[in-house]
Amino acid sequence: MREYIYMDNAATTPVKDEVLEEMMPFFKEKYGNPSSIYSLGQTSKVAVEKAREQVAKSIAAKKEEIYFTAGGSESDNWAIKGIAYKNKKKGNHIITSKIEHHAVLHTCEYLEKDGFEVTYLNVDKDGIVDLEELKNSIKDTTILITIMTANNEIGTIEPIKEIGEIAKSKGIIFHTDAVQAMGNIKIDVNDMNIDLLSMSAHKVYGPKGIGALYVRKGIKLDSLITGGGQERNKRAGTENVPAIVGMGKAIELAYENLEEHNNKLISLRDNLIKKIEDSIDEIKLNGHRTKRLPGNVNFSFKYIEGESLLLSLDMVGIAGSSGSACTSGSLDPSHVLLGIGLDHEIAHGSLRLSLGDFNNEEEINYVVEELKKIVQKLRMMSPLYDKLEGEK
Ligand SMILES: Cc1ncc(COP(=O)(O)O)c(C=O)c1O
Ligand code: FES
Repeated sequence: MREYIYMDNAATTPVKDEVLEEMMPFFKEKYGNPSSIYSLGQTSKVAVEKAREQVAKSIAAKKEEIYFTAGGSESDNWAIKGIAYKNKKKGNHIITSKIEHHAVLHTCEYLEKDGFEVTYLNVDKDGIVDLEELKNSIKDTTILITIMTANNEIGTIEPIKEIGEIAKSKGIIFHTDAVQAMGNIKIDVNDMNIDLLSMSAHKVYGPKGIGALYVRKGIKLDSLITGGGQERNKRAGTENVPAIVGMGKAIELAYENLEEHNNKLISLRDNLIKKIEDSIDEIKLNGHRTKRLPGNVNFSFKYIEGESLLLSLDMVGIAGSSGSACTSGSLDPSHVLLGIGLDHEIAHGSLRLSLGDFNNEEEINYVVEELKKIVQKLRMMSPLYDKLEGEK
């Protein structure tokens, strides 16, 4: 039997061997608590600090500006709630976009119930935030702008440097959710005027349940998790040492090999897009054609249900996604696809194939062949497609 073809790297990635190797000693031999002063504890502390340095270096930050969390969702929650509550006396207005991950959107909705006001910016047909609308939305009460670096569903990369400049010129704090962008595009928090940045290890071949928040020196925010004095009194809880070590290594590896990784993925991605466009009609590429993550391919197939497409692909050994991982279980069409102006029907028939370091050209060819057959079969079963065929 053919090996399983995994094309859902935007949902999560496997842990790389080099990463796992670095993590292993910290489960059984080097198990000390980093807060303990004896040498076993200090060994763990040194490892955590090394990882902090690795993460900081990858985004041109200082080591003291990196705080470890339990993942991207926690980092987003902490950044947004932490800044909102710290600056409550200054203002209550937050600006975000309609296509953010739910970790950002649901956090903003939570704050709305607590007296904050949120503006959800529109995006254009490719998913790019409207900078004029951003400028016009800024008020005296605006305390935070939070816009993702790259979208998890359609892969569109936002004009982060320009947004950072706008925020800086108005003295507003700027947070970006870079969970999908980390390890895929170059990020420089100074050049891009980023004040806070969320990241997660499991999208870059690191372990799940570990992330970090970059907080620019001088930016104050309330703690989300209170308790002990870990992470310089900002994020309580005994550090997940093996995971932190894994995250440091995974991010270091990603940035060491960025060019090679990007060249390979962009070529695979563009080939996959071209082959799908050449072999299947009545489809639409979602997201910007070039300003997109190197591994992201997202298409809508008319007259088809995304869920049926996923199930059929699974039966021939291909893993993809019809939205972000968490939305896949729900019947609502993706807010991102609706945000770029797709109507409900087309939004439902969409498929994300996200490529990673372990995919190759042979897999692309197999996927295109199978997809072609599946789409044809599903359309034959679709009453809407039938009707249109009859009218031709
Ligand atoms: C853009 C974006 N933000 C946040 C998250 C949440 O990250 P985590 O799974 O580490 O909580 C994800 C993961 O799906 C994501 O794609
Ligand atoms: S909670 Fe992640 S997409 Fe909804």
